Amino acid sequence: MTARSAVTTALTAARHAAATGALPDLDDVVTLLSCRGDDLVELQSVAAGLRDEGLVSAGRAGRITYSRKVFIPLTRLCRDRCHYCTFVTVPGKLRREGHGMYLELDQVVALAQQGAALGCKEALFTLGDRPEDRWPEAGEWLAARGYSSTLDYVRAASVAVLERTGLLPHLNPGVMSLDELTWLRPVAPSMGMMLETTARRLFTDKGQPHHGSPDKDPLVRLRVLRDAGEARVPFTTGILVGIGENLTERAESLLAMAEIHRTYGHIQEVIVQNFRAKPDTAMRGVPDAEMSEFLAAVAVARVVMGPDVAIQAPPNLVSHEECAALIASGIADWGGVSPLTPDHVNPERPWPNLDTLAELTARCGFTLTERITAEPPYVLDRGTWIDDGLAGHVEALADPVTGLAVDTRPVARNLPVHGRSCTSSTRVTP
Ligand SMILES: O=c1nc2n(C[C@H](O)[C@H](O)[C@H](O)CO)c3cc(O)ccc3cc-2c(=O)[nH]1
Ligand SMILES: C[C@H]1O[C@@H](n2cnc3c(N)ncnc32)[C@H](O)[C@@H]1O
Ligand code: MET
Ligand code: SF4
Repeated sequence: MTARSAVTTALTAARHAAATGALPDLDDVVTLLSCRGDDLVELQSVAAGLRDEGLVSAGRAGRITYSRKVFIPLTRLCRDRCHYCTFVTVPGKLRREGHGMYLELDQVVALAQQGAALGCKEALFTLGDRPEDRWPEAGEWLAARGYSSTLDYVRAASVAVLERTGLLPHLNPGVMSLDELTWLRPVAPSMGMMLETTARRLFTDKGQPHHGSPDKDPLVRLRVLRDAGEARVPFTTGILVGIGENLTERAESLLAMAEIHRTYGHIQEVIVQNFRAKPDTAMRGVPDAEMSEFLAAVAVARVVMGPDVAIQAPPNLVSHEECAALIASGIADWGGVSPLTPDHVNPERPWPNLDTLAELTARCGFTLTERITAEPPYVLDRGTWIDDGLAGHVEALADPVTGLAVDTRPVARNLPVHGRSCTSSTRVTP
């Protein structure tokens, strides 16, 4: 049981953070993460107030956003083996099911075209990390088509989607180097990678969920967050709540993202995602994060990140009632929602229908509003944040005043020649 005085001090620190932008210290953040009952209600009201203030100053008071997207699981092979993941698979299984090691370019374009017809504006590329390092079949598949690496193929697939459909790629391929981020920037207005957690023991210790997953070393992932800032890429990151991290580690993770964002200003969204146990995984017996603990994490993310960063929680991982509680805890965004494709990371959790989502958002006093893959501030300051070669694609889908999505269907559009291919100076062969 947290001492009353500690809670009072921490809530004062939260209000102080909300009023001045000062980061609360680690102890206070830990205490805030443990708030329950009336204390949690008070914390939520600080967080929601901060969100509302941010929306007012951004000129979109009362709007909660989402991105209408198609999910493109370019490959489900991966060199990592996270204990909570059902997305990952192996070559033999793909073969038995009649699937290739990767989606073919034509399959990618077909998905994006179907999405475009439904008004989707984002093509979310989520895939396993560098499968060619572990699976010869992956390297052979790429080589047979002239690609040197998975990221090389990601780039080609992004170009195909941009040029043949007009959808905007959001790249979520796992760990990337500074060179790779720089090389991919001309083909995607935004990218992302969950920090997951800064708890290194979950990576170093046998039996822990990130053991055997080199791309989940927090030191590597923190480096990626900084490199994305150096490369001026609007970047989505976040934490996975309930994978075995303790409250101190959760607090450290939130403070680490806030500190990096203070240096570079590139963190467009912080996803607070609740771990969901899946039947076929090593973590099948681990209980899902408890709701009040999850809500406290959402509210603290808001307090720590401040009024301007979109705090995002997916609407398909909780019930409709719990969605209302997420709004009360300070979220500003539901993330990507698809009228076409499932959430391949959480395939057992269907998306709410967009009308239902609009209705439950409205019941909380907010208007569900479509955005594009890059968050409005980055769209509006695109000279700084988005490659010039993407200006035509972005301007076709975003409102010049608000930076939000316009009500239209994407149309195919060529990239300038320099963006399509890669010059020898920017080409990297990982
Ligand atoms: O459907 C999903 N979308 C996920 N997204 C997509 C996200 O909802 C949107 O693509 C972004 O908000 C951009 O619009 C992620 C994006 C990232 O950059 C990093 C992690 C995720 C995680 C998920 C996920 O688990 N499921
Ligand atoms: C794409 C992102 O999805 C998240 N992710 C992966 N597996 C699960 C799960 N079982 N429950 C919730 N989120 C998960 C990770 O945070 C990953 O980075
Ligand atoms: C399906 S997981 C999402 C992308 C990447 N493999 C990561 O874990 O960061
Ligand atoms: S979560 Fe990402 S890195 Fe981990 S096994 Fe799944 S696909 Fe690979």
